[in-house]
Amino acid sequence: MIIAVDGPAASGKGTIAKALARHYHLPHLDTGLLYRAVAATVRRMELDPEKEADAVAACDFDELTLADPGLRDDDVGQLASVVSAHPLVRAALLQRQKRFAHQEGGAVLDGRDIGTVIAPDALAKLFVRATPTIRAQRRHAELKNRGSTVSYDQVLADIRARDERDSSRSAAPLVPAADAALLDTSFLSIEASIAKAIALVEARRPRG
Ligand SMILES: Nc1ncnc2c1ncn2[C@@H]1O[C@H](COP(=O)(O)OP(=O)(O)OP(=O)(O)O)[C@@H](O)[C@H]1O
Ligand SMILES: Nc1ccn([C@@H]2O[C@H](COP(=O)(O)O)[C@@H](O)[C@H]2O)c(=O)n1
Repeated sequence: MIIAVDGPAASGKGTIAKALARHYHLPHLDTGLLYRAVAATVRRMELDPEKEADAVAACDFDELTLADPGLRDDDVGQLASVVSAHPLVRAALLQRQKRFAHQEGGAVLDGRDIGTVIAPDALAKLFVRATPTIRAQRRHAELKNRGSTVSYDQVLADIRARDERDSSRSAAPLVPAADAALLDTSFLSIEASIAKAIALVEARRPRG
């Protein structure tokens, strides 16, 4: 069974995807981390994120980069949304994600284009949403816990900028797949969001 979980930054899709993976005993891939690794590599190599050829060169990143906790930083997320808009960057990361999704037994993937591009054949597709202010509150609290001094206003501005860039790009923009189930987590606890996500997946599973 393939489960696709898409949605904007800090909507809670990663939390839900991990919980679904645990519940159904499936492997999980956070595809945002791949774009974050490209972004971090662009920065480390002092390349220009706006230049497609520079960003493509960084797609051949060292696998150890994926384990770097610094990838979660807000500025890396912003840079990831710049490099991810290049069609050739998306093409460079496509097969790796498709292979993961279509491995024997299935998988759970979260990102922006899982239900539309990576696994349009997924059995269950969830599009996770929450208001920008609630997402900013959650992300701000998370960053503060990790010792960051970034302000709430900065986090909200970054989330709005990332939403705009991710939704308006021509290559694989952030849009719900036509057959995705919408899950708004704005006023749901983490536990309630996960319970709702499991119910939505169950509704897509063949009976018997
Ligand atoms: N329903 C919820 N209620 C309160 N906090 C939540 C909820 N869902 C997730 N969170 C918290 O919000 C933050 C963002 O969640 P998460 O990392 O799952 O979002 P995401 O959509 O995967 O983000 P990103 O796109 O940046 O990877 C985390 O600190 C998480 O613990
Ligand atoms: N399938 C995906 C996943 C991510 N992106 C881009 O990467 C940025 C960081 O992603 P997070 O999920 O870690 O927040 C995101 O803003 C997107 O620009 C993508 O394009 N496709």
